[in-house]
Amino acid sequence: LSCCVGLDNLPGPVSPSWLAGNFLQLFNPNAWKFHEFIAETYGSVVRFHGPFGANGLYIFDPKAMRTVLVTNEDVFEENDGFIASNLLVFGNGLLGTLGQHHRKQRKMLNPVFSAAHMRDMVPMFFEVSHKLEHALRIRLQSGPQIQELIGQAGLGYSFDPLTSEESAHPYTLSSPAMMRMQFWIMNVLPSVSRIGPASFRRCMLDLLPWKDAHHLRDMADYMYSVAGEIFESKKLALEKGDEAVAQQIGSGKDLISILMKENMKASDEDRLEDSELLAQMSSLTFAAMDTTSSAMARLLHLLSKHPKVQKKLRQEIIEAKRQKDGQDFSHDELVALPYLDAVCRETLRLYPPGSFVHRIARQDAVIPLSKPIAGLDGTEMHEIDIPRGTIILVSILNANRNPELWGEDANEWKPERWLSPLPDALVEARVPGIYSHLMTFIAGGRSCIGFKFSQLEKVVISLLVESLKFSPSAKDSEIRWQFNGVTAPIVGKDNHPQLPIGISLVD
Ligand code: HEM
Repeated sequence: LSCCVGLDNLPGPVSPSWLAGNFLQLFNPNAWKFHEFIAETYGSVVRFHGPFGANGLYIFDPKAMRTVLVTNEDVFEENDGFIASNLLVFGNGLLGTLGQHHRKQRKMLNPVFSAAHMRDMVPMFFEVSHKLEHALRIRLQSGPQIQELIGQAGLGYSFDPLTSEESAHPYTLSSPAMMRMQFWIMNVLPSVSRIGPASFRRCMLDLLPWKDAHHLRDMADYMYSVAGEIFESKKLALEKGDEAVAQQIGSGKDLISILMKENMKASDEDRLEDSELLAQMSSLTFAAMDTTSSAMARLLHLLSKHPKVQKKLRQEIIEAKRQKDGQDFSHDELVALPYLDAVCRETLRLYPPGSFVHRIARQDAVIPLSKPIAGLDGTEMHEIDIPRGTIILVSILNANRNPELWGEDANEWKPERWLSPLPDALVEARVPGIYSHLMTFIAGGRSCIGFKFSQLEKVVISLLVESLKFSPSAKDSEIRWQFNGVTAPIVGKDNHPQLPIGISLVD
């Protein structure tokens, strides 16, 4: 009984319906205002209502986040491992292995993302980015359609379509359909995924007239088939030897080739099955693609609206490049550019691509708080008792925008804040995030493995800003950033991500 009293005594929004609780308010493409409302009205530890009368706890208190994501992470598990694991339900199953054998897979994956490998990848990033910049230059000479290109480049499957007329592939994590699926993914699919064999579930799914689920199924199928093709070609190249690997895209320095090589060297006990490697490819694509695209698109959009920041950034890049006689930067030179770093950090702070993560309490638990809060009955609460089954939402968005830690200007985009010491309150709060006091890549054993990889966006940004100027397009007022699983820009009523931006050549 005492467990439930703690949660019930917490302030929070009323439930509009028993069936959905606050879920439809929390998860919809325009949920920004509701999340802002929660933080402003109730603070950093809030009770909300889940579907079917379930209990929900909404947090961005640093100590509470640390308990859930780091110190007691085994108690507060993801529903079924990484979100992709829920795709198990759809029968091709492979995406789920990260969830099922998480520790073993992380052990194998961690070295793949080492600083040394990230360094090695920089020339490949430059090669692709030069292609992009070149394609943009060519298209700039042929009229206004250029404004659509960044959207495709930033949000598409690969930069290569820029050189042809092919458009971005249609399946994305950042779609409103995926947002709607959150409801089912969190509450219903984990149980459904245990019914019968995968082939049976697949058959049932095909028969169900359910558009969103079919969208998700098609996305899983598409990724599975692409991953399969790449996997087979890499396997063949590895079997043939070094020369064949060198001929591959990325010359064997890409994540998957590294993973496959590491795996060959691993002990029997640690080695992953082929099916698990294939699963990693889908999981990595799934986790990396829309997040990084969203971050880069947001950054370019912000630069188009802040010409002074853009100019200062360009000056920094041009000056540093001059000192290198125009040669591409090395990894270390690139990450040492202070203003570029400040612009990237500030964008990832104020506009994290993912606004939240969710967990489920596997058992009754106690969550300590950084500072006491007033319960509904007036008592001072230093910790919250929560019952097993409580859904926990960690608000990345509100953690990164907390004015008590970041100061009164927390809601403003100010890259300059990173050039002076950060507020004492922030440093003392010990926000558990793995990167720069931010929750953008979360914390603990399930924190983003690709966060250093995502920093390589600097390669693309530095090249583009050096030679192209960005300005708001005529359609700028129609751009809306959807909340979604991963934030994405749309124009008007078209839900397909796109971001029109004006581009011209630097004088
Ligand atoms: C700006 C870009 C990125 C952001 C903001 C981001 C953010 C996140 C977040 C918040 C999570 C935790 C998800 C959860 O627990 O529900 C996560 C997990 C993950 N991310 Fe990223 N990510 C980014 C880029 C990448 C890249 C580039 C890769 C790979 C190349 C990647 C691979 C992963 C993987 C594999 C996981 C699951 C980790 C696990 O469960 O052990 N991410 N990411």
